[in-house]
Amino acid sequence: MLIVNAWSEDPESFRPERFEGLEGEVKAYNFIPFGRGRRSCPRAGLANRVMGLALATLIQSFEWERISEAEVDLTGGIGLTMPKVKPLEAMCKARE
Ligand code: HEM
Repeated sequence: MLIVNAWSEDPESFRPERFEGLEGEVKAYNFIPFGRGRRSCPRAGLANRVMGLALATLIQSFEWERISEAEVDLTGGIGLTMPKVKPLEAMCKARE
C-alpha cells in the first residue's frame, strides 16, 4: 500500500499558481482529490461536472449572506468527508 503525504505542500493555502508550469505526469500527480492509478475514483468526471453545476445553480438561484460580519471559520474537523469544525450557517434569499 502506498500512502501519500498530502500535507507536505502547504495544502491549506489557496495558491493556484502552485500548478503553473507543471506538465504531463508531474501535473497529473500534483492534484489528487480523486486519487491516482488503478483504484482512483471512477466517477471523477461526473463529480467535477456535478460540483460545478450545483455551485453555479446555488449562486444563480439565491442571494447569499453571512449570518454576521465575522469571517467564516474554515477550520477543518476530523472525519472522512472533511467536515468543518463549525458547520457553515448562511442566509439565502431566492433571486427574482
Ligand atoms: C467530490 C466528489 C468525489 C471525490 C472527492 C471522490 C474521491 C475519491 C477518492 C479519493 C477515492 C479513492 C481513490 C484511491 O483509493 O486512490 C474514490 C474512490 C471511489 N469513488 Fe469517488 N469521489 C467522489 C465522487 C464519486 C462519485 C460521484 C462516485 C459514483 C457515482 C464515486 C465512486 C467511487 C468508487 C466506486 C470508488 C472506488 C474505486 C475503487 O476502489 O476501485 N466517487 N473516490
